[in-house]
Amino acid sequence: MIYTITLNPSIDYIVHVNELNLGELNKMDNEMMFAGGKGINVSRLLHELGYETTALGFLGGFTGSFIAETLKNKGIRTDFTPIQGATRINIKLKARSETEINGRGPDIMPEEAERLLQQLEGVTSQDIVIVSGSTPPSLSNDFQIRLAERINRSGASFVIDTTGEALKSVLEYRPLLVKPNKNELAELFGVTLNNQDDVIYYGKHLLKCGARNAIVSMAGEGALLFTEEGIYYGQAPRGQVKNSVGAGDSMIAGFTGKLTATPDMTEAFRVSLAAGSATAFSDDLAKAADISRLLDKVAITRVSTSEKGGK
Ligand SMILES: Nc1ncnc2c1ncn2[C@@H]1O[C@H](COP(=O)(O)OP(=O)(O)OP(=O)(O)O)[C@@H](O)[C@H]1O
Ligand SMILES: O=P(O)(O)OC[C@@]1(O)O[C@H](CO)[C@@H](O)[C@@H]1O
Repeated sequence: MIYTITLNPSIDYIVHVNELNLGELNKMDNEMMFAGGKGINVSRLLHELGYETTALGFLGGFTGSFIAETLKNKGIRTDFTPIQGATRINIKLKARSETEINGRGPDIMPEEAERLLQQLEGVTSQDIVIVSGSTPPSLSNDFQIRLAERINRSGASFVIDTTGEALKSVLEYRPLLVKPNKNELAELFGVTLNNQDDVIYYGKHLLKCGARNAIVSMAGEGALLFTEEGIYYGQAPRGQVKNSVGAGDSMIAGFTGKLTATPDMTEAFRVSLAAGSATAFSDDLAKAADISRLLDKVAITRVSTSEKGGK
């Protein structure tokens, strides 16, 4: 079973306006609402690809009910932790460029946080647990560490997709995969990444700090995979971007799902890139058929030693 944990789910409210005029009345051309939050997106895509998944996380209020109902209608297994607060709504504004306004998230009571940790009791060494997204501000800073400890104790593999200090603090727990995008990698180490050599240098650093594998995604420029055995560059297929929200989550789902079927990291990386791009080219998350169509358009090359960055 692949469990996902979304500590801060969201309804993603996608709004299209032809021309955005700040400070004036703007009329929407169309709007869509999706059950979102990074781990939930991962579960949605895993389910689409036919993998067994259960979505966990905090849900509350009418917004939480919308998410629970939507996932139920799609046949996705869930085991959410109910909370008193209301799940946030994140606005994704599509005009000439994409603007995101994400909520901070509801308050989580200490007993609600404990309940979520208890829900991990049934996780076994056969499972993978993916912890994705931001942490609501009311949760103590060490919550991600407590999660990592709990998952490691169960013997399950864990994958984490978060940012900043929360990410830094769990690297020593040897995650199977971390997937910062290029900006998040720069922020993590407090540096500016000027070229691919810089990305490679700091990507390698993720492994030195404890990650077993890392993918650094670079939107339309593709991604780099760092494994103990080598570094690979994957070129993203070209296409018309409709909504890149969830592209990174699709990568994680594609990679992790494929790894349950093959030990070949580069094959998992290929699916990961195809899934990310197929989502970027869709209004919602990608469909399995779109991902399959893109698979042979993903070019993967091994990065030779001389290109591995030498800071
Ligand atoms: N413009 C694009 N063209 C082709 N593929 C894209 C494009 N944008 C994203 N992708 C695909 O999606 C992957 C992840 O994109 P990105 O680096 O934007 O992740 P992210 O910042 O984690 O995304 P998000 O937070 O929106 O889920 C890329 O590696 C690529 O495969
Ligand atoms: O605030 P976080 O948790 O970092 O990101 C939340 C979010 O932007 O991430 C997903 C896309 O990756 C969206 O479904 C959601 O709105």
